[in-house]
Amino acid sequence: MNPSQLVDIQSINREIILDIKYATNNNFLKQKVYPEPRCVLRYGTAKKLAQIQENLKQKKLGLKVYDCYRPLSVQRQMWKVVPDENYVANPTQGSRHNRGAAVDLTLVDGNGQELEMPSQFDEFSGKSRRSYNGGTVRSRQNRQLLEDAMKQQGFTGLVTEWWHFDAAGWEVYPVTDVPFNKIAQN
Ligand SMILES: C[C@@H](N)C(=O)N[C@H](C)C(=O)O
Ligand SMILES: [Zn+2]
Repeated sequence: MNPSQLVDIQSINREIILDIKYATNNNFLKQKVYPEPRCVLRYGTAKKLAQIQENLKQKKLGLKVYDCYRPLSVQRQMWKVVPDENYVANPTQGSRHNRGAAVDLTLVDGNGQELEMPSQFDEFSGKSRRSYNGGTVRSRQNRQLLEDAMKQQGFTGLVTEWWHFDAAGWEVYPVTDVPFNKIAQN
């Protein structure tokens, strides 16, 4: 398959847990901005994520994704609510999520329970910084574990958000505004 094809992660790996916050009202926009809870990524990015899930399984851990591909029109909605490039990419340049090459995620244990992290997802505060030295030792260890697992497959984290990772080569994929219902599920 062409690495730039947009694919549903469930067609690649069914064990990655989905908790797509923007398909619910429980997010910083306080409204559902995705029609359905799907994790769509470029095929090249999806394959790397599936490999990370496989690697983590050996440690009785796994991935839970909060967000993957995000249409540019949703990025514009986000920017209206939080016009702060520390936390939301400016839609004039587009987010790496708009390219299908970024993912927001956390770690889960063997029962699918989230591991403790230094902040909540989309908590736009200093606690979300990758360098935040507060919180419990365990939460910082878990954050490091996630970063190490992602780095092994070439993902790079954002300094302001422990949950956000960009795939290597994200810049080759175009900023995209295709709605989810135009992307095949399998
Ligand atoms: C909104 C947040 N989850 C996020 O993904 N922020 C980065 C900076 C983005 O918009 O690309
Ligand atoms: Zn993100």
